[in-house]
Amino acid sequence: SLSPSTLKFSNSLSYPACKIEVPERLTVSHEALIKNGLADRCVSVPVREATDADILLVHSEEYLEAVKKTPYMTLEDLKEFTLQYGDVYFHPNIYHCAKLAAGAALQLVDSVMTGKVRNGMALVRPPGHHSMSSAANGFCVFNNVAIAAQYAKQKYGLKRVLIVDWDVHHGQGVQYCFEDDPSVLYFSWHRYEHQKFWPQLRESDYDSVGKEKGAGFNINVPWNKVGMKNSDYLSVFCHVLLPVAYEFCPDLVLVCAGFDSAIGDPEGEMCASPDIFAHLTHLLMNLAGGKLCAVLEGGYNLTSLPQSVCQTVQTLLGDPAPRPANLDGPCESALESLHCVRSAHRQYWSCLKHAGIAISTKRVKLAEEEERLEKGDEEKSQEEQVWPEPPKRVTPPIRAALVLPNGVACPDGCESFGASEDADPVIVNKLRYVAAASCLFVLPQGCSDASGFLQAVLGLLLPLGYEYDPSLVLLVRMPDSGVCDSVWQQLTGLLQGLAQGHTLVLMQEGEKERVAPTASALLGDAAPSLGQLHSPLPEDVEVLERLRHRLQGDWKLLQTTGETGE
Ligand SMILES: CC(O)(O)NCCCCN
Ligand SMILES: [Zn+2]
Repeated sequence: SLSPSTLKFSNSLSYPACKIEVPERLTVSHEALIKNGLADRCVSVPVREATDADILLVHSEEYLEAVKKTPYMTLEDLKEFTLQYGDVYFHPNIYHCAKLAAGAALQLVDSVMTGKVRNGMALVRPPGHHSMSSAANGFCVFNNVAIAAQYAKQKYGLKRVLIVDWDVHHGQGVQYCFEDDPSVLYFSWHRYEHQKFWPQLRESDYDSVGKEKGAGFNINVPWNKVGMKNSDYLSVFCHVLLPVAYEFCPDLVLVCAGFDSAIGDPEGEMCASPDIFAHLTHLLMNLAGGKLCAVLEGGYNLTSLPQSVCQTVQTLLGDPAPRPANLDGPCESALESLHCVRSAHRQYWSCLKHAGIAISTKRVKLAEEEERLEKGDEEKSQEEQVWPEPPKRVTPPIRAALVLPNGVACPDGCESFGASEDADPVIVNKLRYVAAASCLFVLPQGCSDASGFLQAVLGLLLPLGYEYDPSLVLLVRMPDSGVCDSVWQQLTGLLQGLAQGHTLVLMQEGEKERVAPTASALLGDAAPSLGQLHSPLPEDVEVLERLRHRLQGDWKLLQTTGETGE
């Protein structure tokens, strides 16, 4: 894009320019990727302009024709043109930039769908998720991710695409585009404050679930307070997004990767630390066989934005996530939203069908009470936020070490150590040491089939594990566990988000055909998809819900509703 110095507008008229959606967003992010040694571990995908056909997958002809004229408009015409839309700034070069942003997203989709890369991120400006069929909005001109979803379905015949929008604003443009489309599941959380926050839309609330055939395929999680933290984000992933995403079983995951949901952002005013994006990314990487395309949306703090981008890219590269920072359980307001969303969607998703219904009046009083209390620290949150630099994440030289009995082949990519003494004493010692500092998770009984098992993993084991924050995950596989390979690999993959990926798997003799699938999960290969999941067995749900109610007093991340309980 043109920098101000080359912009020769007649200075008689001051042309309004956006203060926060600035070029530096991309330069500081790219520089951080280089500085952290991440850029040279990535392949850079060439950019292209989106064609008219690409853009018309989402936008109307009249809108495209109108935008096409902007490079030739006078300053006055540009101002006039801009006034018809909300919160968007047109510049003679923005049409070109908007085609590159959309084109970059499509190039990324091609690279992932053709297997050239496993996953990737498109660092683009202008963003896209607010733009609508015939309107620009919220700094967005073309809806990059919506175009990418339509493009992927059309070109690769995909049946189901998941769009995860972790930007702090509601991507209403994406919602409108796929509202009645069951092949695209749109999930968005966003600052809402009971419709007081921009874009102040009634349809951004949790009861907008989609329309007609698309009912259930639009999930809105409104944040009715600022200051949301890592716990709030993780509990929504564990108790809403992930169970539904696994049931939906997408062929491709697109992320509207806005980082204005991170601490320090002037728009979001949230308190989640940049390393939370390592966990959000990790938790999505076992869907769709690992095919994940993240496309930049918002993110306006030039310190937390690059940190969040690096956390995301480093996880896409397969590096272990950092230990989750101070998870103290979701706040009351987040629990309220969580409960409302799960109730609104219980009729559409079998993983939620047991979700409670009535919200007791007591809790509403509680919320008012909390409102009064929090008035104080809301003022505080206006002050300059400070947060620690995300911890350095080492890239392990050996990703997976296997101690195998003689005669069992070691899958390639792993380091193998015979049970005999010839193993490198340092490594074996390390393994022995690591096995000492362990915590043992034994899955609750009664998880006989994949959907019940996954319900246990996503709704119980993961939140518990995150809150417990172990230094090691010890996975013990019993020969008669009845757990099939793909579920085993999903479990092994997901749990590597804990303990900086320090995972020790113990298997019994005679399980040697389990070595290869286990090794591939430990090496970070995406687990095979489980297929669309049917309803979990009632007895499984019964066991799991009883367990949750017993444990949630001590383990806050297990809560799916406020004090009153479901
Ligand atoms: C991409 C985005 O969601 O960050 N745009 C935010 C626009 C805010 C206008 N007040
Ligand atoms: Zn945003």
